[in-house]
Formats: sequence, C-alpha cells, structure tokens
Amino acid sequence: MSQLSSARYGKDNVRVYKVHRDEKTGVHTVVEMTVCVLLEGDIETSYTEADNSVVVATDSMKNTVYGVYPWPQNLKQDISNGLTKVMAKQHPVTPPELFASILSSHFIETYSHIHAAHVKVITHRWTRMTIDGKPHPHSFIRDGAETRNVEAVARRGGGITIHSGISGLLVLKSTGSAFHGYIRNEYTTLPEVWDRILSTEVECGWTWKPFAGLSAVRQSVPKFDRAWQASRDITLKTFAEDNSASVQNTMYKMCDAILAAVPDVATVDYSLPNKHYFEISGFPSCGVPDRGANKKADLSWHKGLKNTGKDAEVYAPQSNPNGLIQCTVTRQPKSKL
Ligand SMILES: O=c1[nH]c(=O)c2[nH]c(=O)[nH]c2[nH]1
Repeated sequence: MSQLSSARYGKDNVRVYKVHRDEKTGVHTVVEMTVCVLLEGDIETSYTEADNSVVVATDSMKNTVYGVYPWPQNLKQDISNGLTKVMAKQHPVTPPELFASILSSHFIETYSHIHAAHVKVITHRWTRMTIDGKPHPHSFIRDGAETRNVEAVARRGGGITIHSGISGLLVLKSTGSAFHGYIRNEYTTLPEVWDRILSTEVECGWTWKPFAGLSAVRQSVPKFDRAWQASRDITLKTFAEDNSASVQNTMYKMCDAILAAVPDVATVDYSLPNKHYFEISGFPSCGVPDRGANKKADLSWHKGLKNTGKDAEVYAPQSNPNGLIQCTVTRQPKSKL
C-alpha cells in the first residue's frame, strides 16, 4: 500500500569547540562549529520493519564528529601532497571544507551499507580581540551573526561535492541604490525611486567542481579560505560601490565577479532579502490628538517638519514583509568556434 520513497537520518546541532594552544608563543586559536550529519543508504528496513541492525546510532555520529580530525590518518599522503604536519595541527578543523569531507568520507568508508553522507559545518565567528592596539593571545569577540557554511556530500563511487557559503552578513547602504522602470499597473502603489536605502542579510554560496575523492579535496586545501575571503570581499565591495539598479542586478554582478575570481567554482548562488526602510507615512499610533482637516501622513503635522523626498532623514525600518531575491549563476559553456 505504501512504500518508503526517500530516507535520511542523522544528528543535527552537534556543537563543537576546539582550541589550539601554541606552546612556544602561548597564542590560542579557537574554532566553534555546529555540525549536522545525515546518512542515506540501505536503511529502509529500519523504517519499515523496525530493523535496527542497519542503524548507526545518531549518538555514535555525534561521537564521530567529536573524534574525527583531519590528522593523522592521511598524514603520509598529506606530506606527499605538500601539506605539513604543522599545518594540520595548527588548523585541525579547518578549513571546514576539509573537515566536512573527512567526516562524510569516514561514514561511507566505515559502513558499507551507507551510500551517501551529508555533512554540514557552520563555523561561528570568534575574532581575536585587539587590546591596547595588540592582538590578544586568548580573547575573542563574536563580531556578528555571520557564519561560514559548508556542506560536503560523499557518495559511494561518486566522489565528493562541496558547497561553501556565507550567511547572516547584515549590510546597509544609505544611498547609491535606485528602483524604477518596473511594471506599473492597477496593482502598483510603490513610487519609483532614484535614491533609496538598501539593506540585506547576505546568504551566498559557491559550488565547487566535483572532487574525485578526499585526496583531491586535500590538494585543494589552500583554495578554500581564499575563495571564502574573495567571495566575502567581492560581496561587500560590489554592495558598497555598485550604483544599484535593483537587488537582482547587483547580485548578478557579485556572482559574475566571484566566478571570475575563483576558477574552481562551478556555480554561485545568492539569496538576498530586501529589508525595506520606508519614509514615514501614517500617524503614530500613540494617541496624538486628531489633527482635523490638516492631517498629513508624513511628519509635517508636527511644526511643519520636512521629512520626505530629499528632506527625509527619519525612516521606519520594516520587519516584514520583505522582498526575497534569489539567483544561481553558472559559467557560459565555452564557444566551439
Ligand atoms: O531591487 C528590487 N527588486 C525588486 O524586484 C523589487 N520589488 C520591489 O517592490 N522593490 C524592489 N527592489
């Protein structure tokens, strides 16, 4: 009558903190991550027949997250690939692309009935404090809700695919953005604007060309941080400098620039909420007495205050609704000419 058409299970919200202490300098480096592991494979009977013999307990997955670090099982290979022991020790859970790949490969290598392992690693910000102008050896600040996100999927016989990204990066510009020329009809009330506030919480990502296996990921290690830095820099620079015609056009420019800067990336995607800041219109709901026939929906009801158009200084940030603009951009196939 019914059949299981897809199934995946695992552990989510595994929180991990790791410190590296440099014995010589006393400098500590910390990483905090939230990890999700989901497995797929020959696990149907656990759903349909209460057969737990095929189940890797999610508790064991959590333990694996705590216990699997990118050394030393492939140390020989690391060294032959030009990665030194020191580097692996200094950055044991970084870059997150490597950590996620090692974890996901571990699951398909350890359990023959598991065909695919999806590992998501969210890295939270702990930025070193500057105290009296100097970097502090062991104190850090959470400077924003922005996270670095990675999802690695290892498939039996199918290599490893990796999607990297950034989310929660909140930005605003107070000019340099317009929106006009859009469809106007009986549903349109929005006035065209040549100068507006633009604010968004950036969610962006880039999909790497597929990796044949863990060795290929290891060989690319230096590229992952560079791609994250380039994508972040491009996002901020384009946001700040583009004379934006729309969120759509500005985000396309970001994608185009990232594809040009990071050759190993196949596609770039953005999801940008348009967080509106409206000029004030409508009366405050705070019991201001009726202003009779001279009611004004802006601030002019109070001593003729000018706060519209070029005089606008006080705005009302909107929590909802918000626009939501998304795209994925790929490389154009090379011309055969
Ligand atoms: O950049 C924008 N794109 C839109 O599609 C849109 N729609 C809207 O109401 N405001 C905006 N702004």
